Amino acid sequence: MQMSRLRACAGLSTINAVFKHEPRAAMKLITANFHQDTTTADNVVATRPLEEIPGPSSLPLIGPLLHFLPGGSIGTRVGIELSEVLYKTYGPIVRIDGMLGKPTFIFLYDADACAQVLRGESTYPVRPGFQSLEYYRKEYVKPKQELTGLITDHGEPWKAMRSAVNPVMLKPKTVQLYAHVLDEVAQDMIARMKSLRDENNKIPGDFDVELNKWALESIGTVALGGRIGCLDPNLPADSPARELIQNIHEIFQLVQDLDFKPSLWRYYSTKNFKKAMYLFDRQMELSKIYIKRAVKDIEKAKGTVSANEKGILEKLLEVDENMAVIMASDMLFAGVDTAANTVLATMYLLAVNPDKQQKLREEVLQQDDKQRYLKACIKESMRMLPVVSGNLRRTTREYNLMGYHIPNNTNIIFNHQYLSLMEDQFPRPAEFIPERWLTTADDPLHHGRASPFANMPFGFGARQCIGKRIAALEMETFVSRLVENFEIGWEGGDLNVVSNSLNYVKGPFDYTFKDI
Ligand code: HEM
Repeated sequence: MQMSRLRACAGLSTINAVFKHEPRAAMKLITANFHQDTTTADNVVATRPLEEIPGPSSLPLIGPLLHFLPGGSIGTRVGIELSEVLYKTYGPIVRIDGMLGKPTFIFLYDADACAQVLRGESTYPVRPGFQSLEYYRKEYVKPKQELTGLITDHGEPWKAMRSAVNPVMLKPKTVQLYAHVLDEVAQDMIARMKSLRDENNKIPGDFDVELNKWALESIGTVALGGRIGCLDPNLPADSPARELIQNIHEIFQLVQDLDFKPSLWRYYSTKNFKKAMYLFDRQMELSKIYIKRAVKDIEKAKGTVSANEKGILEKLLEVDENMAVIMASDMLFAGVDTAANTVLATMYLLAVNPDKQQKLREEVLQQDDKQRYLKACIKESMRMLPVVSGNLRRTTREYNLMGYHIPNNTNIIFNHQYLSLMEDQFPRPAEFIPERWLTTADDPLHHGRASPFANMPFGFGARQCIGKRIAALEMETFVSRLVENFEIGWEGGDLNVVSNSLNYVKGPFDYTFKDI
């Protein structure tokens, strides 16, 4: 997505007026009437069937495929561009029938309807996705595992693991133990950036890969209990660290193709599928090498560390060693691209809003522990350019949603990036205004005027991101070191964001980093 696209979306508050099928007023009425009846399917009064939800037309066998071919009504659009065309054409609830082995999806653009589904979830919310990893963990690995991890498990096994790791990973005091080492990583990254800079204060080459190294080094200290060495310029070519970095990079590339594009691996073992299985295997083995090393260090330090000083890996190992290894793998899987791309977007928004950058720098230099403006800048960046554009659930019961009957086991997408760019949720949505997260309720910009279901960068409820506190600490630490050391500039056009499973910031990386 280019930034101009973001600006275009922001002007979309009037779009509803041009719905072909349901003008906005009519939709609001329908929404209001049907929201009263939210609890159980027994309450469901006469609703229209799911098949009547507006959406691209379908043909037998191929479903709506023709719309998604180049030149079709949707074409190859993904991410926010796909959200936009669906919303503009069909309105706040859209159905895309299943095709090529993919199930039917319902897209929601109405914050109240998102709230209705998410608030109505059972104690076992289901978030489908990452099927190749799920296949690896559930079918490929022998002997079969009972626990496969938070990303891939559902129902009772997911609940058991989540209940065990919640008190460890979401406890602010435990997360805070990493403040020092994450700051070390941030400072090493600043030194690396200085060494990579050219005479024009630019960092040539794949700056996204550099940010991935920072993110992997950061999450690695938490997941694997120690520094990996990603930022070390003299890392030996045959070191496990180098292989781990390469492995995770390749996994992300492959997962995009296998899980988010039409792929035949579900029918036979394609070349990419075989490669992914090999990479998943290696990631497990490499994680185990690091975890073994950490276990030795923990053994050595036994008796010298109080319960309050025990880190996340140590606490998870006390619960169950297998679980600690799986959780480490999930952290590496979910914690690298997410944090790296959020920081890339934040740097861009600070660069093109130098007054906000200066305000942030003043707060950082004052060493204000509350870091309110810093937190607000990151929140605002995640509102405008979130790395995850929408979230997903498979319903665990029936709903009556906006006048339509949604059966159990239906896949629903909550388009929170699009919702967060709507004028009636966040006024002046295309402007980077961190202050909106800090003002009082009487301010027209106050974030509290938006539905909490419009902007959910870390998801919702029992299944929300388990790494959100760790990610926040990593990003706050690094962004504050960035503005302390550099005046961040931008010499290019709009930021180039490409949607795959995530929103990826792609080159050209026209940042400049002048010493302060
Ligand atoms: C900016 C950084 C990040 C963002 C925006 C982000 C966003 C998300 C979102 C939207 C979900 C889905 C939540 C839901 O279904 O309601 C999620 C799940 C998850 N995230 Fe993150 N994440 C980030 C960083 C991290 C990090 C650093 C870790 C590693 C500790 C992590 C680990 C996970 C895991 C394991 C899940 C699955 C949780 C479950 O299903 O129980 N994430 N994340």
